Amino acid sequence: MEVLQNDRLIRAAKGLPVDRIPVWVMRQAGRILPEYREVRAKAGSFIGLATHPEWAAEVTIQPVDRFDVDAAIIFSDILVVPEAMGLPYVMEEQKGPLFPQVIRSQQDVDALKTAVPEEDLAYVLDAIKIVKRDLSGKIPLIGFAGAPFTIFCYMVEGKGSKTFSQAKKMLYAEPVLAHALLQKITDSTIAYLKAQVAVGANLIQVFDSWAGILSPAQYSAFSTPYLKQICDALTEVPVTLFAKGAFFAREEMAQLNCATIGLDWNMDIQESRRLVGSNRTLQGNLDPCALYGDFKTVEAETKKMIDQFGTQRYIANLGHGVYPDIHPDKVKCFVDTVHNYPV
Ligand SMILES: Cc1c2[nH]c(c1CCC(=O)O)Cc1[nH]c(c(CCC(=O)O)c1C)Cc1[nH]c(c(CCC(=O)O)c1C)Cc1[nH]c(c(C)c1CCC(=O)O)C2
Repeated sequence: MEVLQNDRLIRAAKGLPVDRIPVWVMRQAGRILPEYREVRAKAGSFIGLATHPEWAAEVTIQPVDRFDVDAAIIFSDILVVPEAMGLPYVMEEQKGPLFPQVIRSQQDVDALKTAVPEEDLAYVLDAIKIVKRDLSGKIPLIGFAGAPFTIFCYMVEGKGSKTFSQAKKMLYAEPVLAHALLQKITDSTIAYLKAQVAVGANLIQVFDSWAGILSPAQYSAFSTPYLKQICDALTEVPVTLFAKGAFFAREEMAQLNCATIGLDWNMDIQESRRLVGSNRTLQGNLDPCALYGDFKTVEAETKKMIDQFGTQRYIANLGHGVYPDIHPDKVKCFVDTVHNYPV
């Protein structure tokens, strides 16, 4: 068993007492950091960076050095899984991801393979190995993947969307096909997450970024069963489920084998605690826009948030990824305020 010098994140996830609140920031590695933009320029493109293990490892560790966060998160993207299944993506400057081909029929699903992470995603696993070596047990490393429903959204829609109406159309028009695709994504995701754990990921976060476009009944039918398979398969490390916008599913998610439930800033903290119960850790949930405020505001908003969460069974974070134009010193102020909160 690996011994971590700072294991507060893992302790909080497991419900063990902590002497300081653990904190990390979704999208902490990325465009907010000038040192990231330098490596990104060298790599030429996001995909060039993400597929180059030495560089991916370097940008993973940058926010650890700068912010003193309690965890690193491996620098990659949720869309590497569809690519490993045979559906490649491109990242368009200023616009985001695009899949030149999309999934619309049973033949399309049949043509996909179940990802073999040791082959198809070796570059991520290699980056994890380098990060683990360089962190040398200082803090834990978070591995991640997209939730099957969120990956399904991109594979069917082909690009980002406000409504994902093409993807949702399949849920109504061809539910059997939708389930076939969701199962194939789930099988690939479980293999991928297990491979991340095998090379040293200490905790896994599953991002269901588009959960909020579903009705509660659709969420129970098309997302929860696949999240359940993932939680049941990952027995070695704590799992965090972050389902953006799925306020209606908090109680249902707390029934799964996860350690932590991530909240976005629309979710009331005390109501969430009531719905989730005392046996799960909560993570979140400062509005990313709060970091546009001045330092006093960031500090005040962060303290107000912790006043409601309490200091135990809690991992501080934003309610979604940090916006690229936030000044890094504001992120540092957020992290320091969490660390200075009396426990
Ligand atoms: C939906 C989603 C994606 N990717 C991800 C999600 C789930 C989290 C969420 O809800 O935000 C997850 C993700 N993507 C990235 C990380 C890195 C690790 C970290 O959090 O620090 C993580 C955890 C890097 C990235 N992923 C992307 C970038 C920017 C690309 C660049 O540097 O040019 C980074 C650093 C690109 C990306 N990737 C994706 C989109 C929609 C975009 C374009 C929009 C954007 O630029 O933020 C898909």
